[in-house]
Amino acid sequence: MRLQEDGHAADRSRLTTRAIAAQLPAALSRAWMLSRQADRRATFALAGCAVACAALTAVALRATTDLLTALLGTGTAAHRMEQALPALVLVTATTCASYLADAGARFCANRLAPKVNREADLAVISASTGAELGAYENSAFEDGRFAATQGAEKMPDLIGGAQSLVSACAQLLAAVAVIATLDAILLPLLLLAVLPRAWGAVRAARLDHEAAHRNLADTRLRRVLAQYTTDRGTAAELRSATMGDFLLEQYRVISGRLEREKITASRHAALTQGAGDLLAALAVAAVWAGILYLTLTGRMSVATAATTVLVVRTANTSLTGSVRASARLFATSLYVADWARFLDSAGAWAMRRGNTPAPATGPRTIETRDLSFVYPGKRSPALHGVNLRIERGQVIALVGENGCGKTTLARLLTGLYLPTGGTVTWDGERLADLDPATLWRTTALVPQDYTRWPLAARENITLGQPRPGGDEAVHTAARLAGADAVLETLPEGLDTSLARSWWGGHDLSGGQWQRIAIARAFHRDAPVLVLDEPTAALDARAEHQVFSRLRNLSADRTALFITHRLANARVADLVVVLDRGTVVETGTYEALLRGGGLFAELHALQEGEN
Ligand SMILES: Nc1ncnc2c1ncn2[C@@H]1O[C@H](COP(=O)(O)OP(=O)(O)OP(=O)(O)O)[C@@H](O)[C@H]1O
Repeated sequence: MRLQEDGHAADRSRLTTRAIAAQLPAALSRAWMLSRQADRRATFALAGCAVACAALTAVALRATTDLLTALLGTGTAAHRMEQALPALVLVTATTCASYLADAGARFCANRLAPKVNREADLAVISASTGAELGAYENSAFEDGRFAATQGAEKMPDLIGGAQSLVSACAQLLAAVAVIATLDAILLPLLLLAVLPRAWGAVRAARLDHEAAHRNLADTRLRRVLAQYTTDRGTAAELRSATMGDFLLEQYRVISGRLEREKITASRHAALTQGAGDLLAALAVAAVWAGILYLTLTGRMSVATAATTVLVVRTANTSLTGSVRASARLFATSLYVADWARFLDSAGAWAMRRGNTPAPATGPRTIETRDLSFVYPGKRSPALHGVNLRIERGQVIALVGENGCGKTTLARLLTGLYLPTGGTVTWDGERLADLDPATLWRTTALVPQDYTRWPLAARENITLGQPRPGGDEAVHTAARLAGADAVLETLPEGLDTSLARSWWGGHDLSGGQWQRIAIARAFHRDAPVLVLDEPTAALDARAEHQVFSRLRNLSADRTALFITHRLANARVADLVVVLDRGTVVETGTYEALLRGGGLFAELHALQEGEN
């Protein structure tokens, strides 16, 4: 299987290095703000230590050249020692102080790294949870989120990189200042020696990052495949279906593809970097030739030449250090830019709805007008031309064949998706205008694929939102859902952990889990109740119990359920039959049976009447 590559990869490969570099300050300043947010004191201490270390190193370098000049100067040995002594003391003091400042900077960076990582991760998580549900149907959003998570992981490197860069740049400035005082002609030569290396390193970092982007979809797929292959939930199916070899082969195929891409990218990067380094070596040779020329032509004394050789070596080392640190920072900040880009693009997906509070007691009427919905990336609508009116106190059954749009409609009626055409209103207010938090507080939803939270039984029912009645309310909800019998079997009652893959975790059967999921909805005690195939895994007695309780509970609420067992629709006041994305029949159970339409046909098939 081959997935489409990240939609941004092509866009990015068209960007020039300059254009990318222009984006970096924004990414870096965002990272700086994040560091301050994570730990203000450590951030300022780190900046202070880095600057102090750099300044001290620069002073030490300057003092070293003074020391050399004094030692290689004229006069007796004692005189030269005397001349050199102040510089020697300064070199010793500043070197010791710079080591201390460096240790302080490293300590602050280590302290900051996990916190910055945490803040960067939280930014991605909150951008994701604040996005419209529809964003998850968009692969650009999903790939962007994956890239952003990688960027968040690199964030601590950015801090270390920035620290190295500050230190290398200060050394460089000092070396440049010293060289300028010795002979200004060496300066452009020295810069020439480093520019090709800088070009090579930056270009190599870009090639590497481009390859990572091209392979984002495959990297994600490989991770998911590994998870599916080793997950407890898939373990039984994997064995009984003897899928292990097939999945391992898939893993190998994807890994092979990724490795080939990586090797190609590394080869290109190594060649580019090698070319840069070669040009740099030639330019360094030109510098040495320059010194030789100046000495031979008598423009530079031998003593100055010796000092120059030492300073040029130092300058070259610090220049190379600056270039390497910049290239590393550049490479890291490309990933951090992915992180920043996701946060920006997630803004487009962020929920931007009105702030009118939804009625706390639930809507008196839910109405749809010419409602349609198209999933992102799809051409044909999942729903179209749906006109419905649901009154409080009614129980509604949504029925129809697979893929006809029942789940999509339930999500639109509760504002989880916003329509792409037409409207859904609660008491005349468009759901897009209602405050989503208040809207969902009045809704209890049991989705088709409910989550088996790795939490205690109590939290699996309260979902972390206990009611004033405390455990009593939990037991009442469990009784209504038929989950009281499940709770009785748990060794530590409500305290029993249902995190089945952890020590002490307790497992439940599919039907038992479903009862817990229904208990959640009853515990929420919300005025709008939506159950998507709530009894698919329940035995006949439990199913009967759930539907009769649903009927009793619905007096002052709106209850909507989706079912494939059409006999269950008998409890509903209104049965809505969907076919290929639109409503084809509505009416009571008996009226629809008499009508002889799709409902009657499906019912007859199910009851074995044909
Ligand atoms: N996330 C999605 N992205 C794209 N298309 C989707 C998505 N979810 C559903 N669809 C499509 O929308 C249509 C309606 O799907 P929906 O899940 O609402 O049907 P359903 O009636 O609930 O089906 P079932 O009875 O099988 O649960 C189907 O054609 C389906 O393929």
